[in-house]
Amino acid sequence: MSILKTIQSPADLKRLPPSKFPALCQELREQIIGVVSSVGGHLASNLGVIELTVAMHYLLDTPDDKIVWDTSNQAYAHKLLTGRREQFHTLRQYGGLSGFCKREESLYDTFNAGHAGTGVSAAYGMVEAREQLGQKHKVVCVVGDGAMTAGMTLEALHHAGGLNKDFLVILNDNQMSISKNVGAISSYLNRTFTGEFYTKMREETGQLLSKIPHIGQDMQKLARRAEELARGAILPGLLFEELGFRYAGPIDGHNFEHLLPTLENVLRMKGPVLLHVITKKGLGYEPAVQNPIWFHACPPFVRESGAPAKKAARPSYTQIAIDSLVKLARQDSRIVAITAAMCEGTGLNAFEKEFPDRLYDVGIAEQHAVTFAAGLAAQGMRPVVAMYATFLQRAYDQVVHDVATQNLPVTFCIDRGGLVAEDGTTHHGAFDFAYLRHMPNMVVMAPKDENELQHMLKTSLQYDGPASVRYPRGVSLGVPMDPAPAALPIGKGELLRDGDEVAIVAVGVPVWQAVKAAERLAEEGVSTAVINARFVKPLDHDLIVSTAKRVRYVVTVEEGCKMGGFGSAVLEALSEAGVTGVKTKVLGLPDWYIEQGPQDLLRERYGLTAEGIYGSIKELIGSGAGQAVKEGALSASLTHLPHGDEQGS
Ligand SMILES: Cc1ncc(C[n+]2csc(CCOP(=O)(O)OP(=O)(O)O)c2C)c(N)n1
Ligand SMILES: CC(=O)[C@@H](O)[C@H](O)COP(=O)(O)O
Ligand SMILES: [Mg+2]
Repeated sequence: MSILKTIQSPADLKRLPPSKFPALCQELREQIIGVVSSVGGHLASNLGVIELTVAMHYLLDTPDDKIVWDTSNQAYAHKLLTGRREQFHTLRQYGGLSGFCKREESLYDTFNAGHAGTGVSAAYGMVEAREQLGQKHKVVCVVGDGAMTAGMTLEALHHAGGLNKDFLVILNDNQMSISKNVGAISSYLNRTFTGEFYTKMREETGQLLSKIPHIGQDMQKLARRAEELARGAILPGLLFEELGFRYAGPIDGHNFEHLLPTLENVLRMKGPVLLHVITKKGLGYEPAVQNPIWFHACPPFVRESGAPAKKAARPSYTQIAIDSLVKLARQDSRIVAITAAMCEGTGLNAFEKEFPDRLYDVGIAEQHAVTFAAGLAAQGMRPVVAMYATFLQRAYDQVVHDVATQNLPVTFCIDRGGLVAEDGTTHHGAFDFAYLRHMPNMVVMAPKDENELQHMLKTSLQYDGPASVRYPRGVSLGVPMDPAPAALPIGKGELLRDGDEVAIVAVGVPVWQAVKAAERLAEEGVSTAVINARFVKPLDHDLIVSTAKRVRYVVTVEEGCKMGGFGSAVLEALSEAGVTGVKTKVLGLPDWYIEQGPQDLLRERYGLTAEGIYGSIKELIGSGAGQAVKEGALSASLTHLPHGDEQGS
């Protein structure tokens, strides 16, 4: 008899005797492994917090009590215990459950996330709201050891620790970010007692002492200091205690005999408390224990072996970008690379392999990453910041204030530009063209294919100022590659085909879709030009304006938000040049947050496929314009999408 099936909400969990929890956890693991093996997802982090999730929902009164999951990629067991078991198979699918917490999805999801390091701030906002509103519930934030090093988390601890309100932060320490956690705080956390005697003694003494309010806490702190002196070591708790948090732990996050009494105890404590829980990523699925990095955010896999269900047909854009970077770095020792805890995702592990001393993983610290790069550039280095478009949002001011205003030669390799698929709203790279193109000095490029990508990297590294190259998630097109990267003329687009009725001005991955749409239109007698803009900034005014003057319709295409993006830039150029008498249309992402779903499906939905572009142009010119435009299905070649759903990850 399944225990999980009897749990419709945490109220059912509370009726279970704790002796059944290990069996329940086993079922939760089975369910999570089964679904993630078929749809992909954040397996390793989720398998590591199952016991903690059960213990929290058992002891708290959710949804009145609030649990905030930092990043929230580890909330699958939480979803399964809070009434979403039957929809769980739809995880990360179009129209299905989100892979992250979503307030729209459940009352138990108290705060939306996807980016790391927001949890403690949000939860502390809830603490203060509770105080302002005279409410009584508990607020608990679960934050990983990786996210603990994010600037926002430290800012939030600094704030909360000074105000002494009841607040529990649970540090879920699995010693891993996506890769091995890095930096001084991570080393500090790892300096725990290793001797069993001391560990046990500290836990038991700590639990006993902490039952005595106030006096107990001070004695506990004193006892810790005495221990520290005796052993010449620094305890992980002291950092938090100095910040105003009472520290408990570290405890074994997979052992209910530790978890339940300690959690119960810390939930009774007054003021800000930090409970340090040690867990193991991937626990319960050996391939994930062995390779937690691959299983952090994995595509579908074969359950028995843990091997990927599908092999990528071609290298990803990410791989091509970093291969090109490696080639360029061989010729220029000033080139160094920076990642904010995304060494694998950005492909920089390949760079690290060849240049271990020229790779900086700064942890989840995008803002620092960018200003750090600016510092390097100010002293004559050629830093490359490789970052997902969505995460660079966090460092907007650093790009403006520290890089662009000083015109420093920092290259931004902006990965995951455009639609990213299953991670959805929080992760689509929708805004980067818009948030970069208005910065004076900034060069903004997006290649139409992987060959152009290598040339853009070279262009960027040769340019004596800030420049970005933006490319999508997923496999490349398989176009022939030139033997070596070569710099492109800055601000020059290319006319891929000429025409005198319609001009499609596209940038990035939709360019080849635009060409296919144009071919179809031309077959039907609508003479259609296609410009590959290459540069969102500086825009090739001459080419765009002169072409626009020859046609009746100008259509722009980009995989980014329409508002303030590339299309807006083209319209500004036409306006500045006084071009009148052309009808225009901007194709791109609308003014709402884009949902999760396969890239192809989303591209179709937002009209960014060849068929979508063709359809929009037909609509624009109307049935009367271009005599030979006919209704009808598109040819097979038109519907073939160069971007399959194969992911290079
Ligand atoms: C601002 C930001 N940068 C990078 C990421 C990518 N990312 C997602 S989870 C993760 C690691 C988080 O590590 P940790 O907080 O320890 O959680 P764990 O997965 O180990 O439970 C990273 C770097 C992100 N989501 N947000
Ligand atoms: C939660 C998070 O931010 C990352 O784990 C992200 O989901 C990884 O995305 P990719 O699979 O595109 O590397
Ligand atoms: Mg971790």
